[in-house]
Amino acid sequence: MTTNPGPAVRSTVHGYPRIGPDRELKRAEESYWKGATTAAELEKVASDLRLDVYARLRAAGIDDIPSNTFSYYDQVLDTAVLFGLLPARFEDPTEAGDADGRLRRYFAAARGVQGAPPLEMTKWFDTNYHYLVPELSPDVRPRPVGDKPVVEFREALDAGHRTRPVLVGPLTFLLLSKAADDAPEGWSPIALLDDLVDAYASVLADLRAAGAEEVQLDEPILATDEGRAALGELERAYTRLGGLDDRPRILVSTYFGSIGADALRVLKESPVEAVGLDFVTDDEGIADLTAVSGLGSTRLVAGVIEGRNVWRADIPSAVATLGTLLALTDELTVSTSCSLLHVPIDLEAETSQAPELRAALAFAEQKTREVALLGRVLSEGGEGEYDIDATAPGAAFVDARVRARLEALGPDAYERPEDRGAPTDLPLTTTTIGSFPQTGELRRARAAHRRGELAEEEYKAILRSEIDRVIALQEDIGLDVLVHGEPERNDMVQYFAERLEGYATTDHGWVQSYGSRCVRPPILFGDVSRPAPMTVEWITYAQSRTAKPVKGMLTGPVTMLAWSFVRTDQPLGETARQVALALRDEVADLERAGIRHIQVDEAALRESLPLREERRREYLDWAVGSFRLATSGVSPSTTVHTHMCYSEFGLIVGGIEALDADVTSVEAARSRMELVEDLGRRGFKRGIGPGVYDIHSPRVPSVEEIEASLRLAVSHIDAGGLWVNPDCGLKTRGYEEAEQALRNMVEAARRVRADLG
Ligand code: MET
Ligand SMILES: [Zn+2]
Repeated sequence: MTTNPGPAVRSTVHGYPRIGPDRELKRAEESYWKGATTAAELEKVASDLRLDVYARLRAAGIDDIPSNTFSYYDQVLDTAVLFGLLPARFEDPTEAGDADGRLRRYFAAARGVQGAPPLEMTKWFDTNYHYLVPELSPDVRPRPVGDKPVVEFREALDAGHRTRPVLVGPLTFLLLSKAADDAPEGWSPIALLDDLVDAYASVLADLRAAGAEEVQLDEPILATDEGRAALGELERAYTRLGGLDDRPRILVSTYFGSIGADALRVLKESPVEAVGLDFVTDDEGIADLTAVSGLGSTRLVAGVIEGRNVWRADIPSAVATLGTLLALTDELTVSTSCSLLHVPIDLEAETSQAPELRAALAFAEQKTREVALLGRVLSEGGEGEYDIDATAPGAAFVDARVRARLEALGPDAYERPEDRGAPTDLPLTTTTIGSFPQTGELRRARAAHRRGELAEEEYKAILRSEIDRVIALQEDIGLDVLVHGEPERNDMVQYFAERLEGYATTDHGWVQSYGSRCVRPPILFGDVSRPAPMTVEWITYAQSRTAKPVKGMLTGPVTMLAWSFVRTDQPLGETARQVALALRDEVADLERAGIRHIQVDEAALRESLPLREERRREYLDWAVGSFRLATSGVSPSTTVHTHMCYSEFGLIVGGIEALDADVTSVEAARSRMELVEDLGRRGFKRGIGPGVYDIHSPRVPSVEEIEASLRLAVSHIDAGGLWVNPDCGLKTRGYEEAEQALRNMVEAARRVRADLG
């Protein structure tokens, strides 16, 4: 096989979904975790999926195919493993060094095992994908111990594809890592850069020896302020890697926004052969290129097809952009704006969308065809085979009534009175975040109901008995503020999307969220309104079963947008206000039905924060405004809760305070309560519930462990405003572990309360 001299303009993608068209990887992994299948069986499924992706890309007409975009869990974890950077707590001396032993250790780092909590998990930039945060310290020595990129390269080569292996770049890897607990104060992982770059050099040599002609090093960190500021490190890393004799060509790929002229100049002047830029997320890419007088002989990989939203491309406008770019570089490759990891695989699998909507959509498969088409159009001219008139929906989905209502709102629609009394008279009030475990029986009932095989009344009876059980369990455990458990919801966004006008859902549009967990983000395509109450029936039923307060449970506007594919024909803030208005009606109905605690989850507030500071104010303005529009209609005595599943509060603490919720529950367990110290220092004035244990892990925390977290919390935060809760909903857990963990949590709260006198 030799490299095709090929057309002047080539086509590629940064990456492709790895879970399989039917979530094959999820099923194979979960069965392996249960012990039902062997490592070899799991590896076979993975290998088939990889080969299927190469074949799909080839069939779509993509010239340059990436590899090593597959992962059993996460590409950052893969990179840590590749360079021998897993913490020692995952080392099991009894474990064999064979495939099974290696996989077990890998999954232990991802998911935790008794005695060894997993790596922290956090959002990958501003997406809904989660990566595992490597823990590094000055005494670790990055060395090339793994062979995954080489093995996957060879596997592809054997199948006839000379691929471009993709690795997380050294700068991004280190800036996304954190200092281990035992690292000296003030030390940061970037100090390992030179050693790590040496380890990359050795992997590049191995890839070259295996026959790789080009590698892709992903440096999305350059789209953030932190990455943009690391110019010296960028220069050092790529001067060193580019200067190696024994290496494939290097493509440094950036995405999730422009990188600025300074970083671009460093890359242009470094000895790397190609640079990937995103021309979709913002419109600064061309100005950056112009500022450095073009890339000259450095190949430009131009991300002009949106990689993380589902709208069909505007082909004529992409052609125009590429035309401009042709003048700014000698060699051009057309690509997606980022990996296609963030979109569903194939629109063809969908059957239920209205034709006008469907005509506006493109999933991964369709996007690869758009990229290939652009490559052909630029190389050969003509765009005949493509319906170039199809673009994102616009005027057809306008609802004048919604617009008029929003227009008529005054400033008082966003305000609650400052003085509204304490939500409860208890210190350390115990509660949960909303969802309870979802049994197989419940999932089957929901699926049968969805297929029309289970009658409405029977289905409702099942939900009511589930609520009975969850309420009884919470009373038995001794929790203070109860929840109905969300048995009617498959997903906290999808449930509402299905009940709101302006939203469509998909049947197979799965996207990886973390590990084997996938979600089906709905599609927000038009003006949003609420035809009927969405949750009142279930919350009031739950409240009728107990004398304790039950929290109503809604998903907030920012999260409704963040976990959906959202229209791009109007500002996000406008779309968020429409969602907020619909939620405000729901909040009013809940309150009217006697519900005294209402939680509006804004799990995505932090992850939606623009990567660059200069764009954050505008975002926080509409994010805060829409939350307040949704919640400020209630009486002063109703307690408004919100929940966020992350703990890097620093950047948005002002925003969170501005939401003006009475109680905010946040994740803290996995980041070891760093947050409480932070909040203590700031003097957060309303209620706060720092999660006391990690629900992402099957591990049951002991009473002592939770007690220690709570004692730490009360040493920083006034106990009256402190709430006790897990760090997120329980729906991904089983009853056995959830129940035990909650019992331990309530016992820990009792012990600490007793000492408060
Ligand atoms: N109320 C939701 C739940 O408990 C909040 C989840 S945040 C991802 O599942
Ligand atoms: Zn959460």
